[in-house]
Amino acid sequence: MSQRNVYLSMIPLEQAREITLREFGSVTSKKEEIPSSQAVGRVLAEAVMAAASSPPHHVAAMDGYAIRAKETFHASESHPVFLKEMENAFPVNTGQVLPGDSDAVVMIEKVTQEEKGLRLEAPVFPWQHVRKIGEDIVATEMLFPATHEITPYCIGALLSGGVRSVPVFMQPGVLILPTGSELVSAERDPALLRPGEVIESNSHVLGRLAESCGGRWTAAPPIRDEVDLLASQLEEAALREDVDIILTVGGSSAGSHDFTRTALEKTGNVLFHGITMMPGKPVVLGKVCSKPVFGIPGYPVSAILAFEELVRPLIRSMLGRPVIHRKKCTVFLSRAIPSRLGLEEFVRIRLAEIAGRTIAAPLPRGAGCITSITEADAILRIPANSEGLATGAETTAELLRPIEEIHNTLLVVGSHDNALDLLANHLKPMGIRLSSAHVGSMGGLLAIRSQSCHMAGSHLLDPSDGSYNKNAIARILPETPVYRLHLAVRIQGFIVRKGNPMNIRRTADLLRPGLRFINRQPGSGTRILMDYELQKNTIFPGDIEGYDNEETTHMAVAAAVLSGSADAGLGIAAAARALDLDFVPLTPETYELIFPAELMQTPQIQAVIRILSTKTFRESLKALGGYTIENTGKLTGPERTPPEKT
Ligand SMILES: Nc1nc2c(c(=O)[nH]1)N[C@H]1C(S)=C(S)[C@@H](COP(=O)(O)OP(=O)(O)OC[C@H]3O[C@@H](n4cnc5c(N)ncnc54)[C@H](O)[C@@H]3O)O[C@H]1N2
Ligand code: MOO
Repeated sequence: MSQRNVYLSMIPLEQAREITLREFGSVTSKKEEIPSSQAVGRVLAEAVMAAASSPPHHVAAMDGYAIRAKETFHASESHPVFLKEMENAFPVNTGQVLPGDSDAVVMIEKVTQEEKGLRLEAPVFPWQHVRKIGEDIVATEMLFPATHEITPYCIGALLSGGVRSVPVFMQPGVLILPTGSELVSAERDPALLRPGEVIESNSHVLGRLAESCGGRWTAAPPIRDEVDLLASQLEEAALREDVDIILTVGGSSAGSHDFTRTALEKTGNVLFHGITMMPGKPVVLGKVCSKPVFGIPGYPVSAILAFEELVRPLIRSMLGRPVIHRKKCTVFLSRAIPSRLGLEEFVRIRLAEIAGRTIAAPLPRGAGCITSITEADAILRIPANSEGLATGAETTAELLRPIEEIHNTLLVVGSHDNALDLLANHLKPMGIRLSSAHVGSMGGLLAIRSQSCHMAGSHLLDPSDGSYNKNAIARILPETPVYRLHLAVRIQGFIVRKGNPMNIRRTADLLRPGLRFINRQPGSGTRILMDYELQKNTIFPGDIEGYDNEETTHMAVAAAVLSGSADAGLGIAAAARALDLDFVPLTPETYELIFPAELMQTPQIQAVIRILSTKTFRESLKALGGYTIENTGKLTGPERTPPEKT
């Protein structure tokens, strides 16, 4: 049996950071001299003094004439002074060196050319419109101290101050060693992946992150899961002059093929293995030939957070720079977030400004989902000693985007439809970001009730009268006047295997012996539609095999059919198409966007209303296939008027 690791003993993140910085965080002694013009983002290793003054001479600050101020002191409208060009008034342009003993510039508009000379009706003060030598920079003065980070603005000061090259710290060299026999280069055509193969993406993410905090990086090709192979690569890497930090990626946890810790024990020593944070729990830190080796977990979000919490502070510390904390904001939770005691959790959240409050909706927590961080607007840290946060709780989030972007977000919660992606694509150029959470139609209406979204995507059929959404709204939102904005009529049908091998044509076919159905969760519009179909066809649900097996999205239903665990499920054509399955159209249904009347004037909702009425949007929606667009953009309601604001 292969030997498995267990974490040595998990330590808190604070302690892990402390060990990291204490062991490896001293400011680097490696320096180099580089051209000032190339120094953006680099950190000065020494203070830089100006080599020249700027301006280097007294120069004209305006276009006009350089003069001696004292010759104009008695000038007035009634007793103008006349100056002679090239005798005591010399034409100058902005930036030109003042000639002779002139000590002021009179603007061209202030003089008139007359036979007697240049007429001046007001005195000019000494040094008026003159930029004196060293006004901006005086040679020998300090331009920037050591550890200053050079910005594009700084380049201007360096070059004007006569500093053509600067001493900077060498960028800490980060070597990334992805590990895992399943990994294949990101250059590989994804269509040619064999089952079990995984595209190696983490090294690219970590490399760019290293760059963003002042490091330099290279990545080796993926290393097979063999402990000796990893150990020899670690040893070799640690001896390289250009490598200051090593990141192994994957293989840090307890699997039979997770060799990072063993390889570290063979080649150096382990400082810690396991942090009470999630994602990021299995991080290992070791030392090989006095260099830090991080065993970064393979899950993409764990890898990113491990980098942000440990590697970024280390690189900055090596460059003598302080850690920068994310901006914070106060948020209110749209739903409860339970959390495990003993682990500091990093929950990714969406944010939106709804009725004057910033609402936070948690994203899926799986550390394997990169989209849980690309979709995230902020991160909530739930401390290790907390069991979580309750619905409505007020707390502090760390922003991953500028607050302006969050103010311009439209949060749509409810049932998913591909038309929402199309809408998102039309909203983006208008500066509005559509953020959508897929929790089913009922979930969307409940989100409106709790004021935790702008709009709900909903297709709730009332079998008693064939209407959509209206009755569910009356039931769920009796106190909230809402508008219904018609998005489209779409076709629901059976998602079946390619070629429809079981020849499913209508609802009654689901009764065939041996046919396994996959259902949707109660409360979803599709489940209601399914039950309606059964009722219409007088079919008893218990007679359908698999009726009690539920999935929560169209895609999950399609995936069940693809995997062979089910033969048919009700869903939309797009999900069947995404997995190259067949689709048997069954019945049209109305999909609407519901929003509270009090949000009617918000710019995001106004933009949606406008877009839905455009020909371009409607035509692209039609082109998606499976949609009828006759009523797209039609606004209904509210059935009740909003209560007067007091
Ligand atoms: N029995 C236990 N299993 C696991 C534990 C545990 O405590 N006990 N910890 C879990 C946690 S938490 C994490 S996080 C993961 C990560 O562990 P590893 O560092 O060993 O990662 P792998 O198993 O090698 O990979 C996980 C996942 O990520 C993919 N991967 C790996 N490298 C890359 C890469 N460079 N680019 C893209 N994707 C990558 C890999 O294929 C796997 O799918 O372990 C849990 N397990
Ligand atoms: O704690 Mo592991 O790093 O997901 O998710």
